[in-house]
Amino acid sequence: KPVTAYSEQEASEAAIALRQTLNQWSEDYYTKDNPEVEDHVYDAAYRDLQELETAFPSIVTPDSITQRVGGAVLSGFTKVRHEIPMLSMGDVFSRDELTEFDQRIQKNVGHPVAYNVELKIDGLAISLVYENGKLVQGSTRGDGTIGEDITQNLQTISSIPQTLTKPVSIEVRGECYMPKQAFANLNHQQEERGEAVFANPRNAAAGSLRQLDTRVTKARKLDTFIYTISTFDDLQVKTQHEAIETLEELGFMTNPTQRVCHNLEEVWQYIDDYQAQRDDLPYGIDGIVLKVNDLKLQSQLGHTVKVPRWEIAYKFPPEEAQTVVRKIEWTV
Ligand SMILES: CC(C)(CNC(=O)c1ccc(Oc2ccccc2)cc1)c1ccc2c(N)nc(N)nc2n1
Repeated sequence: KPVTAYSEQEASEAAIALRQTLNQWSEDYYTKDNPEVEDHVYDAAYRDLQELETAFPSIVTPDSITQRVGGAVLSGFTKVRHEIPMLSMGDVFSRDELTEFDQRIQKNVGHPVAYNVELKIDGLAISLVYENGKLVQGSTRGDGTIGEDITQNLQTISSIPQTLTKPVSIEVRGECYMPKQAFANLNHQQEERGEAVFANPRNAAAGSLRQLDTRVTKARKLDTFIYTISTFDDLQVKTQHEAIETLEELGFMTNPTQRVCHNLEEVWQYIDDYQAQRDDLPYGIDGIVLKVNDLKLQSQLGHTVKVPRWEIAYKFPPEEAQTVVRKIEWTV
């Protein structure tokens, strides 16, 4: 019935009933990921509550779902077009294939090149857009060209700066991941609640970023490593290694293990070092990434539709999930 037909008492009772229903539906939606009701049913009830509270301000309660911090509960994610596509990685599984990659580069460029070698973090690729040093948009990779706007969720991640140390307008990219300890604690909590556990930290990060309620994302203890500046403002950056150092100066969380390698022997050493440390790292990695360090050579080498020609990922054999969880449970 129209809001004007309600007495204040009736409006208050209707609002209390609507809040209980909406809280139940939202609890199901975010913990079980299988919504009890269609979005439009949820949205209609949400609008009814808003109308009642607007018509009768005295019935608003601070815990009402309409009063949530970080705006209303979203009913979906808007799409974002990546002007510069978010490409994927060519990947290899043997050292011989890495040698072939290096030979191909040297043949193409005409001389040996230095690589910036980085850990390949097992998370979700994200893009962050800043205007005059302020975060204006955060999105997922999606299919590389069209991603989802998850700005509000990314703003709950403490390692993502809202304001940079310089008022630059840039787009940066990196990986959002769930640390192994946070993953073990979350699954322990899921089990206690009788909820489904997540298969691995990457799935847990994906599920946490695609939450329609920023409070749930905030509670999930996500973190980031930023590794690419996609649009060059007047930043004087000449190599991939410097780009990551610049990202750190701007206030981003970057991975401290990056290393410039001048030949494959040095690359093998890096691989030996980090294959040995893999289980002890507080985050999941699924390999290492070689990138031609000189940015001019990178643009000279270009990219295919899906991957840059100047980078390759060397994948480790799949980590034995049990050892990781067992190790962490033991240390908890
Ligand atoms: C190298 C790149 C694929 C990012 N680069 C790009 O996405 C990219 C995008 C447009 C490019 O060039 C274009 C410019 C304009 C138009 C079209 C392409 C080049 C690279 C990548 C992907 C995943 C990574 C990961 N998990 N860990 C680390 N450590 N590094 C990673 N690096």
